[in-house]
Amino acid sequence: MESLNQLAPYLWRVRGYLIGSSIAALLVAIFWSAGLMLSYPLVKVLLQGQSLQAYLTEETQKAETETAQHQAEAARVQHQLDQLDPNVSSSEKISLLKSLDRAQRQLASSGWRLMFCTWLSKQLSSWLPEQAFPTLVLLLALLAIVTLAKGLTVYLQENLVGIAVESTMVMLRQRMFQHVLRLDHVTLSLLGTPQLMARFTYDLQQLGTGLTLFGGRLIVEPLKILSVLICCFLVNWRLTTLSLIVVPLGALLFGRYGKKIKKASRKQMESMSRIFTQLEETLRSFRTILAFGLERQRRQSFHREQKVAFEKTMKILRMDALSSPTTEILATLGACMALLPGAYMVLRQKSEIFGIQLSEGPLDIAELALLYTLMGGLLDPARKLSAVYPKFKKSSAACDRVFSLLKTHTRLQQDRQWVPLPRHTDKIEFENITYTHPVAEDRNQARPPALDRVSLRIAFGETVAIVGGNGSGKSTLINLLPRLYDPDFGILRIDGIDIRHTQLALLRKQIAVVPQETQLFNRTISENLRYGSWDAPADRVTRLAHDFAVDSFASRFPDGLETSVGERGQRLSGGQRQRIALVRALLRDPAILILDEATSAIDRESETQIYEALAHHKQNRTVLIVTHSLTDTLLKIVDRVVVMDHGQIIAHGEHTQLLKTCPIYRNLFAAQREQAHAA
Ligand SMILES: Nc1ncnc2c1ncn2[C@@H]1O[C@H](COP(=O)(O)OP(=O)(O)OP(=O)(O)O)[C@@H](O)[C@H]1O
Repeated sequence: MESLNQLAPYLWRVRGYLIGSSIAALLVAIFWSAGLMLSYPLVKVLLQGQSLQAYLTEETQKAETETAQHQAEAARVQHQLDQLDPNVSSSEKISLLKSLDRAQRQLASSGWRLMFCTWLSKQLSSWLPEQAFPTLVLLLALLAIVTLAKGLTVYLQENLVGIAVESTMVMLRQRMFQHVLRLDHVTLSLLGTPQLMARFTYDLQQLGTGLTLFGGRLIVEPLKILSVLICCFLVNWRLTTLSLIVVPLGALLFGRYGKKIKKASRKQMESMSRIFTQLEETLRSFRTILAFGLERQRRQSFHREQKVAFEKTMKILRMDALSSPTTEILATLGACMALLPGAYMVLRQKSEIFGIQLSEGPLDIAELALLYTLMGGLLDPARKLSAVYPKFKKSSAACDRVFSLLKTHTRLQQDRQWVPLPRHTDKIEFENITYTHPVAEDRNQARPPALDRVSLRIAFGETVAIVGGNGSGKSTLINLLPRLYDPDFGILRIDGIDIRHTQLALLRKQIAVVPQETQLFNRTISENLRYGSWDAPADRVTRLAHDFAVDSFASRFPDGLETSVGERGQRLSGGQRQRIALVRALLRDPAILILDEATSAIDRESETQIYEALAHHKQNRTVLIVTHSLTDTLLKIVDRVVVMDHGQIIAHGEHTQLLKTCPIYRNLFAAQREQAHAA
């Protein structure tokens, strides 16, 4: 139920369809029990060859006789009470009062029956057939009409539920997508792409199945049960009550069983997520797997995960398979509780067993047959209900997973009262910054900080190269600027404004990042260039495409700039992708341009061309270049080099000065030159 509460706002929006489907479900239940109730007159006609008119007349007479008897009984008890000696014991008086009360209740009930029978006879007598066979035909025709009406309402109900569920799914998917777009980089990385994909696909599908069951079976079947139970009570409430003894036992069993299924389903979905992870990893690293001949290993590990998922699914299936027989046994037990004494009373023409009154008068065969039919009619919805119960529990586990994603908060705090951030014109200040990357699996393990008390000031218009060994913290440092994450300690200011105090959108509008792994969209080269700057003037696009030699490689394709780049830009080389990313970044006219090993896939000659082109486009912005490749052309355009080691800035200054004063820089530079010569 808690899971359903979370869905309430979404279901509220489709309430019209839900109300419509509930009304249709009620009609289905009414037609269902009406169809079953028709068996009574059918049995009467078949077994006793009675016409409906004769049956109604007999029922009216019976009601008349009973009313007269109860009236006489009530009058007799009342008279006894009137004549009662005032000194009589209170227990005797109470016993008489109880008898009077019973007689009056019986009188009221038979009076109602008499009224109803008289009214029905008056209404129907003119057109009801008098012979048994035409009566049978009429009853069968009525049965056909009721069945048709039930079929139509079932169709309507399922359609309305379908619309409500699909609309809810669309809203939920949209909400999840919006939410994911608002999450920060770290949270998304910790959740992982396959996990997210599993929530959007498998979990949502399970939830949809559950909702369809809820709107369909879980409303219709209980209503059917209720309406048939009402009929059972009308036929014989005492025998019906006897049969309900099994209900608490069923509730206990299914309560426990539901909890187990929910737990098992949660585990199964986690296992499915791991399968998604394996699949995503394998497809993403396909080339590495082939190159290293890791197919067998991947196959085995995928198989292992499949086996786990299989076992978990089987566990659910086993529990699932138990539900129907359990219900059937319980329902049969309940029916026997009512039918055994009923059959005994019919055979012996009695209305009580062991002194306990179980019927108004001696039970007749048609009444028992009706009770039997109705209880048989209870079995079908009960079986269906028990079959959907496990699926419903499974979807409630899926619902929890979907909403746990929606409850994930972004780690980036946004002040409600943010300050505006004008275009950067002054300086960027990193002040005493410390940051440690969070990792999901070893949260409790102490990890060294990626940045350790880093302070750096960069003036507007400066071009700064950030260098250092692998893992020294270069990328971590520059990722703080567009707030991919916030520092654990310390402050980062742009033009004196703490970037946490301004709006994220305002901040990111000023920054363009060209990462090492270029992300292109499955569109044309031209669209990828303009991505995020759709209104950039055409001549500017052309000039930048020319300066960064995008047009030269595009012209080699028949469609030129209109060539589709394929999924993640697979139809282009790494270097071509990086050129597109550079143009895309510059088209945004950023005040701060960050290149994070943006030319790593580009050959030396082209890299030189790119830095020469960049020299013309770096005016009026601050440029930060993370690199391992200190070429002469790069050194010509940078004003300063920052050297990082083990999360700290160990030196910064001009290249020639650093060569003299910083041994680590000297070693880095020498190693890099050696590498260049070897290449
Ligand atoms: N997403 C992450 N989760 C956990 N740890 C990370 C993550 N990204 C980086 N680190 C760790 O932070 C430290 C600094 O990494 P960073 O990527 O900033 O180094 P780098 O100087 O850019 O390295 P490289 O030159 O190899 O790209 C490393 O020890 C790395 O293991």
